[in-house]
Amino acid sequence: MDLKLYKSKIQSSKTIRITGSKSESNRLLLLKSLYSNIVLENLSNSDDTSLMQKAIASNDTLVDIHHAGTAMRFLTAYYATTTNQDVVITGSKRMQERPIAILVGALRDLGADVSYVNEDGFPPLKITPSKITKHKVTLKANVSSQYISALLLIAPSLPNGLKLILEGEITSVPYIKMTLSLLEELGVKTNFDNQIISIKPLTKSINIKTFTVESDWSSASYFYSIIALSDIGTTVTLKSYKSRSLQGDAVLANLYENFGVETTFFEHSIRLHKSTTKISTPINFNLSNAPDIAQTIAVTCFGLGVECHLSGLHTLKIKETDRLIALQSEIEKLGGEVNTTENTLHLKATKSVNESVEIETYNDHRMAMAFAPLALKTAIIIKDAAVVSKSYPDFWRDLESIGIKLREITAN
Ligand SMILES: O=C(O)C1=C[C@@H](OP(=O)(O)O)[C@@H](O)[C@H](O)C1
Ligand SMILES: C=C(OP(=O)(O)O)C(=O)O
Repeated sequence: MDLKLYKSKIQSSKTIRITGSKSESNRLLLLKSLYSNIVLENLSNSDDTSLMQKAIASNDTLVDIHHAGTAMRFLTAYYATTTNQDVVITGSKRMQERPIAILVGALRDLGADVSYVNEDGFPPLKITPSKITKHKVTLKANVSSQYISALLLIAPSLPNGLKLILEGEITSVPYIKMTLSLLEELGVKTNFDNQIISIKPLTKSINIKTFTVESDWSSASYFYSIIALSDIGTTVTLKSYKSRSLQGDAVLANLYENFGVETTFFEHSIRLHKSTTKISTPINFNLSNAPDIAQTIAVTCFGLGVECHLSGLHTLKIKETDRLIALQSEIEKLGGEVNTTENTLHLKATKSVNESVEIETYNDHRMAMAFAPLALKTAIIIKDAAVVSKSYPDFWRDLESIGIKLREITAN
């Protein structure tokens, strides 16, 4: 399904309830399976969370997690400690190109039996029942924090807990801290000091505990972009958010001040308000702690016609697609000028946006959602728009509800 978005204006003062964070949801689903006394509220309705839920509930020996990176990494560690039969875990064609050797190496070092079904270093993986006997392992921390979170999630269920020695610059740190905070809330003793994380085993069973998942901040980013591209005075309210978030992407509230978007926190919601058109350029952000909002920010800058330099983007090359290449080719179709390296993106200031350009989304939900706000500037076509269901199935409905006009285009 392709969607044409027409040039639109936002109807001010609308409220949107965004689904729960997929990162929090997928961690909590794994923990709930290990410690049953957990009650979950406001779980994400994303494909990635449904896939996680389905995998954990089933006894199947072949598990397909499609495009869900967190499910791939977290379930690999989970099966390595819990399965009593051989399990093969696989994913989409792209998932089979996303590296997993660092996690597999760490699990093997700890005593797990994990092997590659096809190509070394990549899914699918076969996990054979075994006992994890060791409690100390060294792994590289500069490729994906998901490997670290995967190990941390199983750590309290290991007889002696776990000590992780992290090598290299640690990437996507807030996601590691999110995992540690959720463990702490369960009563697990954790310590993260410099390059070492220690987790004590959780011996006693836990008392019943309710977790209310905060709504997804990465999903909120598209509304930040919409307000940034809107007229002064435009507002939108998003639920259910809190000022003390576990999600690193909550940094949006600070970053978008640079684009004239003011955030007001209420008890369970945030109000975004376009307060000024003054922007101090060029924009220069290091996003190694918030990689999932890089596409949103690049497109906001393009729509505003401001120069930007984004760094810390090395993980973008191994996500749902190579996001640096995808951003460059789609922004250039729209008339922008982009230069990329292995970990940076530089966008020149551009005055206008080409009309009715077809945006390829490359099986990447964030490509579709990041480019949609350009409908405030000009008509735009989003190819394979259903791709958004990976993290935010209701995205198009919510966009329409605030005044973006859109129509499905059928192939000739
Ligand atoms: O742990 C998580 O929930 C995530 C960690 C990040 O991945 P990397 O650590 O691979 O950057 C992020 O991009 C992903 O969307 C979700
Ligand atoms: C990178 C992402 O997800 P994952 O790595 O979990 O597939 C994302 O949601 O932007």
